[in-house]
Amino acid sequence: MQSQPRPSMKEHRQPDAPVPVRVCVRLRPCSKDSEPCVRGLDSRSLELVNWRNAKETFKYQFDTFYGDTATQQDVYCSSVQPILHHLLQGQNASVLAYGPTGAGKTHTMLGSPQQPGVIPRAVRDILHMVREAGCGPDGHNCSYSVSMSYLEVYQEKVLDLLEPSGRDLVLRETPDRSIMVTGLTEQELSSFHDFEKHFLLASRNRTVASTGLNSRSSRSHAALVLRVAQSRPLVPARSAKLQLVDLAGCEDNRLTGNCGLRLRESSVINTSLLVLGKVVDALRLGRPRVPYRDSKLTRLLQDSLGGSAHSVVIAHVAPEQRFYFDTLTTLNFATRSKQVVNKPFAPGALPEPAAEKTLQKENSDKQKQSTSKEGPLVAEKPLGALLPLDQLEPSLVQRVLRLEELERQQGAGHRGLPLLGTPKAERKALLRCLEETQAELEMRQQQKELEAKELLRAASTPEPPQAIVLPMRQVPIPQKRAPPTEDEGILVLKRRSDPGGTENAVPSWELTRCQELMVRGHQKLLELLNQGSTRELLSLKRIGPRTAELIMAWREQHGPFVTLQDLQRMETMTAKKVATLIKANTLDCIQMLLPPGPSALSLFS
Ligand SMILES: Nc1ncnc2c1ncn2[C@@H]1O[C@H](COP(=O)(O)OP(=O)(O)OP(=O)(O)O)[C@@H](O)[C@H]1O
Repeated sequence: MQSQPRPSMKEHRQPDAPVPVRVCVRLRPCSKDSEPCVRGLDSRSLELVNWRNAKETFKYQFDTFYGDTATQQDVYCSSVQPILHHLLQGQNASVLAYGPTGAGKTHTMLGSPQQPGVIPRAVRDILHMVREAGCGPDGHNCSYSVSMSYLEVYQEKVLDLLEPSGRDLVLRETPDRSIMVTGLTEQELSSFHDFEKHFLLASRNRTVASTGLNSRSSRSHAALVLRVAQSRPLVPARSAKLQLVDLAGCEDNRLTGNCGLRLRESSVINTSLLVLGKVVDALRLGRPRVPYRDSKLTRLLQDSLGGSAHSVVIAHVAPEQRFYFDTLTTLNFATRSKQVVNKPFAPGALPEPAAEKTLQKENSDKQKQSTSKEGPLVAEKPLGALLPLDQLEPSLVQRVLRLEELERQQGAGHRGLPLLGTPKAERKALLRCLEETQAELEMRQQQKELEAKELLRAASTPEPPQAIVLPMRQVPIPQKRAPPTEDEGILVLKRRSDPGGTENAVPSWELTRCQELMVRGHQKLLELLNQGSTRELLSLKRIGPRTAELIMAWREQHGPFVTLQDLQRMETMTAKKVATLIKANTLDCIQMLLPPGPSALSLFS
């Protein structure tokens, strides 16, 4: 492995001062058969073509932008190496590789023997720093030790990769609010050779598989944890950890072609990344509740985002047009992450080890030389033909048009740059729309699965006739019994009145409409929307955490909704959405009004 220059990037901050998460973006080289839709502008900015207007681009700026010619060393030296010295001061640090599948996360984190990535470089540097610091000339008699753990979060289970047992390990918060994994194996490292030995074996245990977009796609989020423990006479021992996280990539399964287990893995991955986005939003908007506990991944990353670590997010983008939507989502996630602020602290300050200073200076000189030799990190490349809608993948066009429609309904459709060129409020609304579209797609998928299960169950277990209340669209309407004027109402199965019937006669049944029930169902729904707690709102269909929050805020500001249609007055609620919400919940609300069990029958018989 090449020797690593160490740039003088150490932040001049007060100890324990808040530190924003550092966000970098890395662009993977474009495959030969495709035109890029994104390009770098300088060492901090890039632009992405605007799907609505071929003459415009969206511009983004980050702490660093690495173009497709940037080397592994560039990425490591300017983004990761500068945070390592905090470990010797007892503070935590984290590096998160984020991005869609196939965009180069594993390449950055792990690399190859020819192009080693962040992980081997960081291990080598830490071992070196620790060795130098232990016998430094500063007079402090301080000894350090380094250990490693390696885990993956697969299908919402935290699994030990060093000693795999298949057991789901428990995540716990320590009194200093750090997250620890109980029962996770730790291996002491005294040399780089030790690391290679353990890591290579453990890497074989990580779940990877071939998908339509990556022949070695990570099916789990993997975290290498390096713990630096220090002990000095008469001072309590303390330790700090470096988390190096290779996140699994979000996947568009229309592109991956996943099915079966791969599809299930993918859905769990996408859900955990959705929660990650929500955590970032909650932190940057200063919300009182941050949903760390909604997924194992976010619980594990609690230190790294909004916690006590010095964190770096390296967002990865793939330049090909078929990844356009993923690129847009990734860049928006990266933009939001820039607003997250961490509060690193160490129990008591340690003087800075002299060795670390020496290393910094040494590497700063080397870096200057290397930068001047290698030139800028961004390659000048022409953008490919911009994206006329008819050349985009149909599902993408659909999503894009839907977004445009939502935007138009909010009165922002005439503006050129929906995300960056618009005022903050509109931008927020658009991001919300994007998110809700994604959430809605997920919900639709879940609903389909539930419906399929329910059909299967119904087919296999014939049930005695009971009172059945079904939403109108699910029941074929017998023409004779449903007069055309009564096109609103709930269909109920009702025992036919039989005045002369005997006790043993088989009862006959008929389907009739009941408008009164529908009205009562709507009233119940309105009551829940006006008086329900967040939990009750979330129990309604088509209401996710964001909508529940909006409803609560609306009630507080404007008072109760007078009719269900008033929901349309909320931002992001369209007439269609409201209609779907009402349709999805009416039946449940009616059922809430009925006495439980077979006694419900008496209402109709
Ligand atoms: N900067 C780069 N330079 C050269 N090759 C790259 C670069 N980034 C990625 N690649 C190549 O692209 C392919 C996909 O990269 P990689 O496996 O790292 O993606 P990933 O984001 O980790 O995907 P997944 O989420 O599916 O695991 C690999 O063959 C990798 O070597």
